[in-house]
Amino acid sequence: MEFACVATKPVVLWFRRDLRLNDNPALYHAVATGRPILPVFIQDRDPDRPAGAASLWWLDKSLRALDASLQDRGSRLILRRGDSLIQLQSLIQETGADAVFMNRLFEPAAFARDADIAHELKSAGVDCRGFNGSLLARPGAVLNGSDAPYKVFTPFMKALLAAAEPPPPTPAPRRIDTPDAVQTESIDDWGLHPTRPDWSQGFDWTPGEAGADAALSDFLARGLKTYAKGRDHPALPTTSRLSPHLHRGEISPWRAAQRARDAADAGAVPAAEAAKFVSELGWRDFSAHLLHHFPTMTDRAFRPEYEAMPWRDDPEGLEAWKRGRTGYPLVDAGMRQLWTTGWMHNRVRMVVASFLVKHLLIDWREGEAWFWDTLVDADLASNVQNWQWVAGSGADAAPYFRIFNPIAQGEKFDAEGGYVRRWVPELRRLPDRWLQSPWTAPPEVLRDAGVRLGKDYPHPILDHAQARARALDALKAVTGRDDQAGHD
Ligand SMILES: Cc1cc2nc3c(=O)[nH]c(=O)nc-3n(C[C@H](O)[C@H](O)[C@H](O)COP(=O)(O)OP(=O)(O)OC[C@H]3O[C@@H](n4cnc5c(N)ncnc54)[C@H](O)[C@@H]3O)c2cc1C
Repeated sequence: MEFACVATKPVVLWFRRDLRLNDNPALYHAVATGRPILPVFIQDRDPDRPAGAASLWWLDKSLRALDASLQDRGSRLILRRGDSLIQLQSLIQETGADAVFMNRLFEPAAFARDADIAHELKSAGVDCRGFNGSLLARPGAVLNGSDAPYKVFTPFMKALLAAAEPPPPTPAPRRIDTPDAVQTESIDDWGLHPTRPDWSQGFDWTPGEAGADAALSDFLARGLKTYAKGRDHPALPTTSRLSPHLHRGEISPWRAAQRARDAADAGAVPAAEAAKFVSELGWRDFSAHLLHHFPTMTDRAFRPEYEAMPWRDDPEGLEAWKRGRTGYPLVDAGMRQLWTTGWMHNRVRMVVASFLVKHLLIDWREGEAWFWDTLVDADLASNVQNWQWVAGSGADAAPYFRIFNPIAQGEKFDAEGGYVRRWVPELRRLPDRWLQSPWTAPPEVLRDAGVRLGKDYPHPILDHAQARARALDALKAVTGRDDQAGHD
């Protein structure tokens, strides 16, 4: 075989959720060996949970972008499908490679699977190395005084910032030598892009490393200077929209953090704004660390008493929520933004999640599953952690009595109605005063705005005050607490 006479044995570079060439520790160390590189992506069943449809849409474009960047450097992406260990073993056998370098995954089942793979490969004499390329700090590196995981964000973040040193930036290699005769599948055969119907036509994203870099640059120039307050206003372009890029590893979180800090050091933005952004990146780490240490939180309440919640079976309510037809404009705007673009603003994610879990009393797992399938940034740790945060059952969760009032949230954070008018266009001519609660508008106002409630836009599917009282009763019963009057 042709590879038997390769003098220097190649190194397999196993790409997973690190689809970038800059600041990629596994790639950096592989290239530093001076040996040929075999960049491979294996489409295997995710052992924690198979990716949702919107996430696969992203993966399709991200892999194509990575392949193009590799080709620019004289290399290419080798694509394989099937069981990861078997695919790695056959690549090793085909090419004579004797090393596999990878950036690690920290979700519980993937972590365990990787340990098994490393064990098998090492027993066969393969040099198998794992690096952290996806988190600010690897799980286990940030523990409290009793060597236990933090369950509260603020001390976690303090400890992380004290413990974790930003790694030195490592630029993309100029050239990557890859042997020619290695078989690859064609991504066109993987069917990751939806057809019949193609629901992705409103997806306005540029997956890939260049897209991530452009999103970050745009954010540093426009959003970061007013981030701390602006990030709550869904009509403003104040957040980075980096989440799907971070999820697929098209940019390292340290690079995002460091560039924000550099902007502050250069006097371009206040230091407090950059610190707030780094702290949000910290929530991503916090979620990942929690899931790593508490694997059951994907489908069990982190606070066990919440397993007794009297969830309602309400298929119609769930459907109205998914389709953006609840009659609450901010909720509907968020759910339509999600369906149309594969993403939703964080403030609105909190409002729609609270509406499902508290107003409708529908199990958070139903909402989490819908987000999982429809978000381009769907991330097991972040999604589960945030859903449990809203539901009150999470580690450092919102207090149980916090029930977002979707009307007040809209009036506060979308006061000029730009967000609701964009995503619920049938209400666009309604004056601000009634925009967040159209059913309170006088008939002539509705008529002048061309809104026929129940025809053009639904009547509210529930009464806010009654739903809040019902949720509070359930939550008090479950938590055994009656110490708050029920704030919005
Ligand atoms: C119910 C619910 C579900 C969520 N599901 C996901 C998910 O599946 N994937 C996901 O990446 N985020 C999720 N989030 C967190 C957050 O909404 C998104 O990370 C954020 O909206 C992404 O937009 P951005 O990149 O513009 O954020 P920015 O405000 O620019 O923040 C920068 C980065 O910090 C991280 N971040 C910010 N807020 C959070 C947070 N609360 N938790 C974890 N990381 C955070 C993200 O990586 C984000 O890209 C969820 C939030 C809620 C309330």
